[in-house]
Amino acid sequence: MVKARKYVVKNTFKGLPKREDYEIVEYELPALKNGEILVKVEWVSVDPYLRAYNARYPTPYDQFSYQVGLVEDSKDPRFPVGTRVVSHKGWCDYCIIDTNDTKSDAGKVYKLPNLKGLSNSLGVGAVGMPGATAYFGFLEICKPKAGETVVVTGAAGAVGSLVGQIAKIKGCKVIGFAGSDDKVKWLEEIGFDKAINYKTADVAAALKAAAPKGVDCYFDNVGGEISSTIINQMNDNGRVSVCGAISSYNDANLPKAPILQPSIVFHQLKIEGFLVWRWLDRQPEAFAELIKWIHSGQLKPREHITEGFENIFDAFVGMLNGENTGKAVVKL
Ligand SMILES: NC(=O)C1=CN([C@@H]2O[C@H](COP(=O)(O)OP(=O)(O)OC[C@H]3O[C@@H](n4cnc5c(N)ncnc54)[C@H](OP(=O)(O)O)[C@@H]3O)[C@@H](O)[C@H]2O)C=CC1
Ligand SMILES: CCCCCC(=O)/C=C/[C@@H]1[C@@H](C/C=C\CCCC(=O)O)[C@@H](O)C[C@H]1O
Repeated sequence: MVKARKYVVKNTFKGLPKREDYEIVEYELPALKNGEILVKVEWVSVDPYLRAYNARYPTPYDQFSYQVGLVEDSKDPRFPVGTRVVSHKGWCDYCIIDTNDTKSDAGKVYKLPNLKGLSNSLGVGAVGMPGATAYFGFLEICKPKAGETVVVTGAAGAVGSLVGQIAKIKGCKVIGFAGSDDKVKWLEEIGFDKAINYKTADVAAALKAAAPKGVDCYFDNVGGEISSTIINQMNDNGRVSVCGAISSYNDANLPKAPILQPSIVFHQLKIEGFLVWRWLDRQPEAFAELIKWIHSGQLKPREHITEGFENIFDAFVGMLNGENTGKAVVKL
């Protein structure tokens, strides 16, 4: 018998999640049935959607999330012992996965792509869901052209830092907004043409100075007032990819932001939201391209690593508070 631990969400969050909203439950895993695998979890992801989706689920529920793990026992010949897998089984140290389970909207368990020597943690980051989000959410919706000006918010995070670097690969001018001077410094080191600390800058004036000819593409990770300010500086036929709205995930009531309709109409903007699941069947294409770019040095994924099962909650809240530069992951 294998003893396992998992985080159970006990309460619907109010504001920033609190430790007492979670309980760590220890239990014994049952024997494997046909079509199941036993996985020792090695990397767990903490992501903004864990906060954004909380109100949709009746409590208690097991904290879902992406994870990378090693198959230690198997009753499915497609996943032999020693295989590394990516699943949405969440914050736990051991789990049993039904390999045919299609209940989760987040997709079925799959084999970790061949990362050709890169860290397996990238399976929940640059070569996982956030990587696919940056790749498809930017390229398919913004359809950037070389020479265009691209703005990214949440620019030093998992998705945003990849979007900015992909935009540079495509020959664009890239401006990123992030929440600290250290993040700004890093973004300029990895090739952003300009990075701006949105907590200390006059956002409208700083953007006007950085993009005097206006903005062609905006990848929106944060929503709220800063997004309205950016959209109000867009050029004719500009494209906005709405990825998320982390500035409001802890708010019970949505904050007000300046009106956008005049810019949308006069500049004939296209504004489109997406969920990365739209391109689930094309994930291998994104992963192959992202791995190639990382190996060639054109894409530099950064990770903010927390160690220890007991520290997953702190890593989650830390990410919501902006402590991460790059992808926030936990090593078990
Ligand atoms: N549509 C989709 O399919 C997907 C959407 N997403 C969305 O993408 C966005 C980025 O996710 P991800 O890259 O994983 O997370 P990040 O790695 O970017 O981490 C979250 C970051 O958000 C920033 N942040 C926190 N509060 C605020 C605020 N009030 N205003 C502005 N920024 C804030 C912090 O950076 P800082 O220091 O700069 O404030 C923090 O580091 C989220 O909105 C997420 O929900 C992610 C995956 C899929
Ligand atoms: C305004 C809120 C926007 C949230 C955007 C966001 O971050 C979306 C992320 C999803 C995420 C959803 C994952 C799981 C939901 C639970 C499914 C289940 O098993 O019941 C990710 O998997 C894909 C992104 O589109």
